[in-house]
Amino acid sequence: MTEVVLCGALGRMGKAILRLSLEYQDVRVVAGVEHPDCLSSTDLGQASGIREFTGVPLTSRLEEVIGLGQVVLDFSGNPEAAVGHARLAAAYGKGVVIGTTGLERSHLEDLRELSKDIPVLVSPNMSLGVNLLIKLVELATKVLKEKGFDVEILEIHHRYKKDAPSGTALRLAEVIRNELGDVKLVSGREGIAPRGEEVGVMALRGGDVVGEHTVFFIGNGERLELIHRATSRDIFARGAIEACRWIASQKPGFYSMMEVLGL
Ligand SMILES: NC(=O)C1=CN([C@@H]2O[C@H](COP(=O)(O)OP(=O)(O)OC[C@H]3O[C@@H](n4cnc5c(N)ncnc54)[C@H](OP(=O)(O)O)[C@@H]3O)[C@@H](O)[C@H]2O)C=CC1
Ligand SMILES: O=C(O)C1=N[C@H](C(=O)O)C[C@H](O)C1
Repeated sequence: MTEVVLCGALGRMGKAILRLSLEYQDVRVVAGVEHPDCLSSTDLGQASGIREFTGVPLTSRLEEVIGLGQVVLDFSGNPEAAVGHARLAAAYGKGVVIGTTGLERSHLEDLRELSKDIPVLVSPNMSLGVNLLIKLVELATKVLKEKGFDVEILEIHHRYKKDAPSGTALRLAEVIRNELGDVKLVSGREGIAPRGEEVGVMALRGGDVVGEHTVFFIGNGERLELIHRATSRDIFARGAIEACRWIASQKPGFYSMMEVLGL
């Protein structure tokens, strides 16, 4: 049994993970951690409205419950908090899975340092489809760069998303730049803005869009578009639960969803 302490337990992703975890025989959420402003109760069942979690503790202090689990799963949506949770996990010798996006270079450096002592998995998108998209984009960029195709990324998310561009769009851009060399990332154009050696990454926000990513390869006389459309958060939640099960048996190291999915 993999026992998970879930940070951001009452958020959109947190609740999807709680609900779906009930389908797994070998993974269990044993405690929730939330921002103090969201703590209406110290009972996860009562606070989430999912009665199966009645009696499971909910707190704003990870240190009070970290001893209950083997893995800390973070969907707090707060990069500083996510790194803090990983630091505490390292102090207690627990594995960590981070789904929170908006991580900057310094956060990733801190997480890599911690991964010398504990297994750390960081992934901006835990769905099978997006991880396959990343592979396909890598291949398409390799082939089409020789033919002078331009590459652009468009992502669309719900009105409440805090970070832009999305973590997934930035990961796609990283894969493209690994192939193209150190070209600029451009996240908006206005006025006189001729295209240079660059990859455009554009973010649209509105309504309840779960998450869409399109990578355009634009040549002369033809255009290839690779699109992933998420229509349910369950795909991310299942990926996160499977990542927790996987990380529980890993040695210290820095991992991504690619290893979990065998891609
Ligand atoms: N890797 C993946 O596959 C996916 C990643 N994401 C990412 O996951 C993150 C969460 O998304 P989503 O669930 O939509 O966001 P939500 O805002 O709905 O949920 C985040 C929850 O965490 C709480 N929180 C904030 N700070 C802390 C803290 N220090 N400790 C514990 N809990 C805290 C928030 O409280 P409050 O509202 O009071 O701040 C909120 O309840 C985002 O970064 C998003 O981009 C989303 C989907 C898939
Ligand atoms: O905030 C979201 O909702 C999502 N965030 C992730 C990201 O930033 O890439 C993944 C997914 O697209 C949903």
